[in-house]
Amino acid sequence: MRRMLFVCAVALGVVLRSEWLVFAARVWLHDLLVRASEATMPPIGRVREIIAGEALSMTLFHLVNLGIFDELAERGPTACGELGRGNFSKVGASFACRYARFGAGAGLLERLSNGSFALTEVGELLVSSHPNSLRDYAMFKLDQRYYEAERRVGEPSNLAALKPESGFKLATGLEFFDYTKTAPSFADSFDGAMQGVSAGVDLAIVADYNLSPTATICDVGGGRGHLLASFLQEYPKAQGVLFDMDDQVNAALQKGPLRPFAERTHFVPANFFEPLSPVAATCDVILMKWIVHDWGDEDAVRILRNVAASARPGTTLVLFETILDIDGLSFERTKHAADFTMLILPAGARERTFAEFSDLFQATGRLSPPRRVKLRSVNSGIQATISTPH
Ligand SMILES: C[S@@+](CC[C@H](N)C(=O)[O-])C[C@H]1O[C@@H](n2cnc3c(N)ncnc32)[C@H](O)[C@@H]1O
Repeated sequence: MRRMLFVCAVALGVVLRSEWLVFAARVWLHDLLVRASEATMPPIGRVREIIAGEALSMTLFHLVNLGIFDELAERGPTACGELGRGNFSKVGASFACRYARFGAGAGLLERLSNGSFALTEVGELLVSSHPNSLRDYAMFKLDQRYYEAERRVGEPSNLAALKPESGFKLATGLEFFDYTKTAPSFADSFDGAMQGVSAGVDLAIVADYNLSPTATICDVGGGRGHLLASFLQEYPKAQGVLFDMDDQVNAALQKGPLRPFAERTHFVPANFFEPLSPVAATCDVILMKWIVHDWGDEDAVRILRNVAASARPGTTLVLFETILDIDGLSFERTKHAADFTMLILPAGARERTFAEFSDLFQATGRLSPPRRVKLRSVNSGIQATISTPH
C-alpha cells in the first residue's frame, strides 16, 4: 500500500513537474533495483564482487594514469592495440587492452563491434577537460599515500592503542592538513578532487538553499572557492568572502574558479582554530561545507565557537554535510563510505547523525538549535543562527 501511494505520488510529481518528487522517485527506484540485483546474486558471488572492487578501482586508475580517457576524447574510437599514442611496447599495449576490456565491462568504455574502444557517458567524466571531471578525484583517492592510510588505520595494533593514530599519520608521519602544506602537488590534487566531487553537490546546494540576492556570503574552509563561485554566479549582486589556509587562498587568487568574481570577493587567510579576521563581521551567511566532519567533537566545537565569536549575532551559519541514518540504501552506503574515509584524518573525524550535530551546536553556547535544510543530494544543510554570548 505504501509503495502504491509512493508510485501515485511520483506519477503526480511527473504530471505536476515537481522536481523534488522526480528526484525522490529516482532515488527510490535505484534502491529498489540495487536490492533486486543483490538479492538475485548468490552470497559467494556478492563477496567476490566486493573483493574484486579493488581490481576495478585499480583498472580505472591505470586507464586515467595512462591517459586513455583523454586519448579517446581526442581521437574518438580507437583500436585497442593502438591505445597509448604509440608510446607502449607491444606487450605494454596488450596490458592496456586488458585494462580497456575490463573497464568496458564496468561501463567506463564501450567496446564497439569492430573491436575498437570508445568513451561512454560514464567514462567522459574521467576526461581532464570535462567541466565536472572526476579525474583528480580518481588520482587522489587511488594515490598510494591515501590507499596506505586507509589500509594502515585498521591494523589490529592501531585499534589496540588507547588513542589510535589517524591513517594519514601512520602512512606519512604527518596529519593530513599538515601534509598538504608540505606537498603542493598533493594539495593541488586534493583540491581538484574536492572540486570534481563537489560539482553535483554544489549544484544541488545552490538550487535548493535560497539566499537574499544582496547577501554577503562567507565560505569558511571554502578551499579554492568552487561553492562560493557557484553562489556568486547565481546571485550577481551578492558579495563573497573566502576563508581558508594561506596556501589555499593564494591558489584561489591565482587560479581558482573565483577569479571571474574577484571584484566581489575578499580572499582572507584564516586558521579556524583562531578568531577569524574582522571581515567575518560583514557576513550575512556563513557556509561551512565538509569541514566539521574532518574533526573530532572537541575540535569541531572549537571551530564552530571561533566562527560564531567572529561573526555578528543574528548571522546564519549553515554546515553542508551528510547526516547519517535518515535516507535509503544507496545514500546511506555513500555516507558510510565517506565515514570510512574520515578514518584517515585526525582521530574523531567522522560523519554524524542529526542528534550529534545538535549536541555540537549546543556545546558552543553560541548557536540556536539547528534545523535540517533538505537538498536534492546525499548532503543536507544544518542551519542555525549565531546568538550573543551568554
Ligand atoms: C574537506 S575540505 C572542504 C573544502 C570545501 N569546503 C569543499 O566543499 O570542497 C576542508 C577544507 O578545510 C581547510 N582547512 C583545514 N584546516 C584548516 C584550518 N585550520 N583553518 C582554515 N581552513 C582549514 C582545508 O584547506 C580545506 O580547504
